[in-house]
Amino acid sequence: MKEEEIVQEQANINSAVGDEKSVIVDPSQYDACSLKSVAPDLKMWTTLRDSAVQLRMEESGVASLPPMTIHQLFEEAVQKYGDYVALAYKHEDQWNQLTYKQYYEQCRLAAKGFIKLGLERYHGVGILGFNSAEWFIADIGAILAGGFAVGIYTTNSADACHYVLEDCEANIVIVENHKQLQKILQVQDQLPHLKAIIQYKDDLKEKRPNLYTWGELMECGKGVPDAQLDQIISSQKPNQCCTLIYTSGTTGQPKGVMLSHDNITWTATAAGRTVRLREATEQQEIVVSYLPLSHIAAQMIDIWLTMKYGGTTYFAQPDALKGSLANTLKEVRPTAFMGVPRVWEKMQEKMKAVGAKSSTIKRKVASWAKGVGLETNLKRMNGASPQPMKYQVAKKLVFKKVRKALGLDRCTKCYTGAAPITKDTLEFFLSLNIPVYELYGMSESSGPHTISLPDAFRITSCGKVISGCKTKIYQPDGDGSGEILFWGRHVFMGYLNMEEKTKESIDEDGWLHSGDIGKHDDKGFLYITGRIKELIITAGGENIPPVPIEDAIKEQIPIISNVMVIGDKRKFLSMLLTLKCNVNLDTGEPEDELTTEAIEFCQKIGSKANKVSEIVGHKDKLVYAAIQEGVNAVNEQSISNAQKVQKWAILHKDFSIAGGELGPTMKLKRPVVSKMYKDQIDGFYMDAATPTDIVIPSK
Ligand SMILES: Nc1ncnc2c1ncn2[C@@H]1O[C@H](COP(=O)(O)OP(=O)(O)OP(=O)(O)O)[C@@H](O)[C@H]1O
Repeated sequence: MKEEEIVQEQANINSAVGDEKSVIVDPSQYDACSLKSVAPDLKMWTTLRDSAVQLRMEESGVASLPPMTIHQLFEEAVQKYGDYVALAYKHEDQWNQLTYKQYYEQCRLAAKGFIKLGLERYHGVGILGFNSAEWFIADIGAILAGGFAVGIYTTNSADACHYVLEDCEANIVIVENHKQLQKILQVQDQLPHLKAIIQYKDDLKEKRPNLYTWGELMECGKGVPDAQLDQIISSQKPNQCCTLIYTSGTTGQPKGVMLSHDNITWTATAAGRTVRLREATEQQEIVVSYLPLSHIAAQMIDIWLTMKYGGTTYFAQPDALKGSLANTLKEVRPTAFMGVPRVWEKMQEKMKAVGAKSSTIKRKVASWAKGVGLETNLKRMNGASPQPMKYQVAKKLVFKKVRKALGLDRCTKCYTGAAPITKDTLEFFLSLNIPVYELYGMSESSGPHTISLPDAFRITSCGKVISGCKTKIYQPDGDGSGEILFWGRHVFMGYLNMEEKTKESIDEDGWLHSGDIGKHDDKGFLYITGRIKELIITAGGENIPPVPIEDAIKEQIPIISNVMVIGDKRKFLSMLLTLKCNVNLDTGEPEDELTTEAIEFCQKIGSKANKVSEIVGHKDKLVYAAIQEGVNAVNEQSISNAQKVQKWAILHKDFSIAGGELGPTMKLKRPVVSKMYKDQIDGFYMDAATPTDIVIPSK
């Protein structure tokens, strides 16, 4: 490693993390944690399902905390918060609740049910469905029973489900309903390890061998003695795998990220300490579970952080992202809320649309208040604590009402993460006195690696490294930018059965290579500037990260919904653009109608367009000219000619999860888009010798 590489470590937050040297502690020292039997020559990674790894423990500080299993974490939660409400779910319009004690008992019963149905050690329990108490109970039950909890994206096709279930050698699959069941039935014959399918919602439409209801699973569990389960639980070690997170495949085939008990229990503790979560006995945190649980961010927040600190998780309705989330938030009034960037963007679009319909006077007041809010909060961000009179007035007239309307009136922790968010969205919420704090991490880091805090954040930075972990900027350029490497007990065990990929990801010294490019500012805030996996290397050899260009385009041209810059091995940059349009709430498919914001944009430039189809293919010269103007403005800011976008096309349809262009956390699947729009892209480069600003019409 180069000498000038920069290592960034979180200043001591809770204890003497300080400048401790990293030491790989022989796990055999941790008698208390039943690691004694673990061989001392363990590596820091493995690809084998039944193997264990060395933990990256330190001599002091958060990284020195004794490792614990999931069961130990849960037992501790039951002792501390036994009668507190752990889970709340709606049934026939009424909220039902489970205390920590009840939750624990249900997990044990599910675990025994899995054992009875034939779950073998280190085999998967696939869970395919929307967030619910059963999802959590199945996840934890699988772990207690010695298997792996394996969340599957609800948007997966039957083939994609098959890929995951085969890879983890699943013995059991839990499905939400008849629709999800059909996917499994289609591939059941090709899953030799599969022994049982359990449907947790709705009545079974037909009886089949090895198909059970949730009630039947729990009934099965009653027949297994507690001692049998306890024996399995006590044989588990913190440095063994308990969960597989399958990556969503933005860069290729999904990989099974093996997370150990310690990865999860330690990360929940360290992240909670970093954001100064309070235990339920002091003040109970309330969260709403709605993000896909097969993704690590939702699991870490909704299941593990909540368990560690005794919070309550309320379950949103399955149509949360189609609109009902807003009502759930108003009802539940969470104290912490995490949204992927698209969730915040959607909220922003909706608020703008509502604002546009209000009276002139209301709009003027809102606009004034937003100015005050942005100014005050930017000053706060930079360390001042201004509370000018006008801010108090704006708070009373606007900010409080907005928060209440969003159900965020008692939410002190609004977070975004999992993908890049635009400055425009962050500033929009900041101006409404809702700072949205960014966090950054990956499945391979058990979730968070850096976090922003109310007293330590910078707009567009994803914060500072969490307690007990380290960041290294690998091979930084003159600007201090390089690949972001992670160190800490949150670093995953390896990819199941993928040695080459694991070695590409964890280097010989044990650092996790994120594949992201970033740099620190002089205060230690991390900024992500690109992804190596996405880096464009032009035919002329210039390395160009596309994300900053894409963000700049979106910011400059408000009608643009998605951008994909192209140019790898090409002579110049081009891009595909989509317009902001309404989405069919049932199918998630983008529609032809433009959003209110997009229509407003058109009106401002004198266009009468209401639909995408009225614009694409050069039909609306005004919109094309306005976009070209925006592209020119972004090009003027670029640091080299190679970074200028020379050609672009508007696509007839926005990107979506349903369409396959976006992953479940709304990240762009570049290889998919490249394939889908190959003709348009090739068209850009037909006459590549003399790039011009001609625009290729889309389909
Ligand atoms: N705050 C953030 N800002 C920008 N990018 C982020 C942020 N948080 C996460 N990311 C991006 O998400 C990546 C991690 O993605 P994650 O582990 O969730 O995988 P995934 O979405 O399942 O897909 P895949 O691994 O296939 O890309 C990071 O490496 C980074 O590129």
